[in-house]
Amino acid sequence: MLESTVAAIRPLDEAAMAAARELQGRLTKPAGSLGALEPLSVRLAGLADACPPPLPEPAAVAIFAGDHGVHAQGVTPWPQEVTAQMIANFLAGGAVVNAFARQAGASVTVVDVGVATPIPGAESADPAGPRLVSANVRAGTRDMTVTAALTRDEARTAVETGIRVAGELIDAGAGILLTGDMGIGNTTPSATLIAAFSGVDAEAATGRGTGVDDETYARKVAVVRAALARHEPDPADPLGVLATVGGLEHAALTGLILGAAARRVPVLLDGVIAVSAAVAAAAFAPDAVGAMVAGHRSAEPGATAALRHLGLEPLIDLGLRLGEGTGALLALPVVTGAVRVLHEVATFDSAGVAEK
Ligand SMILES: Cc1cc2ncn([C@H]3O[C@H](COP(=O)(O)O)[C@@H](O)[C@H]3O)c2cc1C
Ligand SMILES: O=C(O)c1cccnc1
Repeated sequence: MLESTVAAIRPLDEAAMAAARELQGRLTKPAGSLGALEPLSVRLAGLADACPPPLPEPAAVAIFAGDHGVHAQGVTPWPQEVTAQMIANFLAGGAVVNAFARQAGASVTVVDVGVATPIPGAESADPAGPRLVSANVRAGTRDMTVTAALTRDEARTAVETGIRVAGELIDAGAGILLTGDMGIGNTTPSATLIAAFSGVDAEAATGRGTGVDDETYARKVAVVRAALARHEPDPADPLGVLATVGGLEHAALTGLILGAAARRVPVLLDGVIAVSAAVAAAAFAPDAVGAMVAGHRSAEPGATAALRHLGLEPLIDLGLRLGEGTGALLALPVVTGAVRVLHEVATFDSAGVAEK
């Protein structure tokens, strides 16, 4: 499934992009006045092979959750159980991602790809609310400073889970997928993946996550450095990189992105966990970048390094460092607005407005 998905990913359609550029030039506004929305609309036309492209509706957030063996190295102040407890919170509708999803009119699907502790009250979730998909590959990764986080088979299973979830959401009608994550400790593998794929130094890729102190930050950088030194991940072997220094949610997010790209549906990226999966997806299929929209610039420095590596500019920059899909949800109206312009704005000709 991974190989056929990668093989299905094609470049953006030049004719649709040319049509969108030409249409942008005829709309009743000075050329270029919508800034970054104009090239975004052109790219989405290229992805849809159509001008105008469909409105990116309805929106579906997929939150992939997993735990991390590297938690044992003291890279985060939070107990591992918070991953499972926050899933219960997502299912009850009480997290920030739920508030933003309600505001944006997006559905929320939570996918357990590797949570290590029981999810409290998972069985009593509201059937009309956020959905839980149980696809647990193993109870958290192994500690990457000691051994490979995952076997290649486990990493593949998680990637293919992400591909499957993308397909199910698109089959159910989603016009855009949004990435979400939950996994205490997951900014550490995110930094390691970004360093491995982009070549930036461990320190440049590593941030303070949930707000670690100076001592924990220094330990975190050392952990990233140690994992890179132990495994020497080869960016030409993306499955190997995900297996040795990644996480189950990172692998599944990589699959979600590849699955969306193969179906030519845009995928709106959240923060540092999402963009670390995006660099992995680009290593599998460089043309997958055409389907990616960078929702926001996370405060994590690794996110900026990853976006530079991908050649993507984020839509908003609010200093967020939460994850869950929150930054992607806040950016969603910008994406919809970029496409809506191509559908609804009059041309100089049709509106009888004089050109310069
Ligand atoms: C209550 C709470 C809610 C969260 N929602 C997202 N994260 C975010 O923080 C975690 C990553 O940060 P680190 O690598 O420093 O542990 C992830 O679970 C991420 O989604 C949360 C973290 C906490 C504590
Ligand atoms: O950028 C993110 O998504 C992020 C940053 C810090 C902690 N959790 C998530």
